[in-house]
Amino acid sequence: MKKIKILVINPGSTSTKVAVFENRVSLIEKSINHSSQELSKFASLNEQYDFRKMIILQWLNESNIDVNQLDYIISRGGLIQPVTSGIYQINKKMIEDLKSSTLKHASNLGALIAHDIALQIGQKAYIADPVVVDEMEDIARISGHPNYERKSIFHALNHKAIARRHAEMMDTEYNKLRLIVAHLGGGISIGAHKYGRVIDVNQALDGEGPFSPERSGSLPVGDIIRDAFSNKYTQNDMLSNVVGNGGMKAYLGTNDGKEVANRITEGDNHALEIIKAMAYQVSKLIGEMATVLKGKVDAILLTGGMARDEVITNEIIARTNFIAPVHMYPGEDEMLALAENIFLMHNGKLGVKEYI
Ligand SMILES: Nc1ncnc2c1ncn2[C@@H]1O[C@H](COP(=O)(O)OP(=O)(O)O)[C@@H](O)[C@H]1O
Ligand SMILES: CCCC(=O)OP(=O)(O)O
Repeated sequence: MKKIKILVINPGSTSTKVAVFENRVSLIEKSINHSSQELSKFASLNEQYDFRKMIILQWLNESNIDVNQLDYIISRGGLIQPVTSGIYQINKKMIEDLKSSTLKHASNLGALIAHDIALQIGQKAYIADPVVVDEMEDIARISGHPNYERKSIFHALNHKAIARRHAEMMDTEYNKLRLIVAHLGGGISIGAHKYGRVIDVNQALDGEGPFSPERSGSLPVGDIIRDAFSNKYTQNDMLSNVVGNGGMKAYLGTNDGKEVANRITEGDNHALEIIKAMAYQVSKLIGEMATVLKGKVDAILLTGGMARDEVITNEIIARTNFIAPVHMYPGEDEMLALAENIFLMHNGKLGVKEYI
């Protein structure tokens, strides 16, 4: 049977990851990091569109991959309406929703770029397990005021991929496990997975949770409201303190975890204090999710780029391993998970869902 060639696109807040797969095998991959300084040149997310598309096309060109030989294009999906887990063909409605989304995240650009390249070569484009996969229980949606519902916005693709990988390692199935998955990337999300469903998770974009390399996470809400009406700040100033220029970036001037790790090795005590505070906040939310699972937790899984950093992971392990064994899955399985979605669909083992 002819092998299929798949272009996989994954724009994140601190990187653009690209890969070309032949069936389930990665032929070539690249992760292009974006410093906060580089991204600050763009006044809005939409302005990053040409830049992110160009680096993908340039990389394909440098890698001698002819776009016309691609059979499928798939991207990590962005902030569309809440959906169930699965693979979706990119359609007109999805494009419209992405273009008009009030919430902004780099993953919104992925589907737009994938759609564009697919149109150019006469193929179809897809997304799978976008950041709005919603499996929350009703009780978890209640925030504290009826005007504000808690929302499921998180690294759904990697949460599910790592949880499935862990189940395979343990010689069992994802839908038989009770897991807490903590993705430590540009954003940080911590979810309670109960028998294959993420029944609670922090809104990891601009909602709540631990601070991250570029996000503030939960902030004292009264102080925020007073600042917002003080005439000292624009709406964009306030929003950028929450996403883009919050968290580690605000405290240490960088969104780059590797740079901070080097500073700590060189004896920077302030950097150490901030990183320990981030690990402390992650641990607290893991504790919260343990109560969501009523204390019956099979394992805690740490994943994402920052899970490569032992200062962070050791701190989290020390604070949470009384709950359940902590397993490390540094980096992400997103590229493979996306390619696998296409492979299974191509072979008729996975149905495509329609976005409506
Ligand atoms: N070895 C490492 N040590 C510390 N931080 C790291 C390491 N590798 C990656 N990171 C950090 O992880 C974060 C990015 O994680 P990632 O999961 O790739 O997120 P995103 O998809 O948001 O770009 C960045 O802050 C990056 O600097
Ligand atoms: C919007 C939730 C997903 C997220 O934060 O992804 P990154 O860490 O890649 O920015």
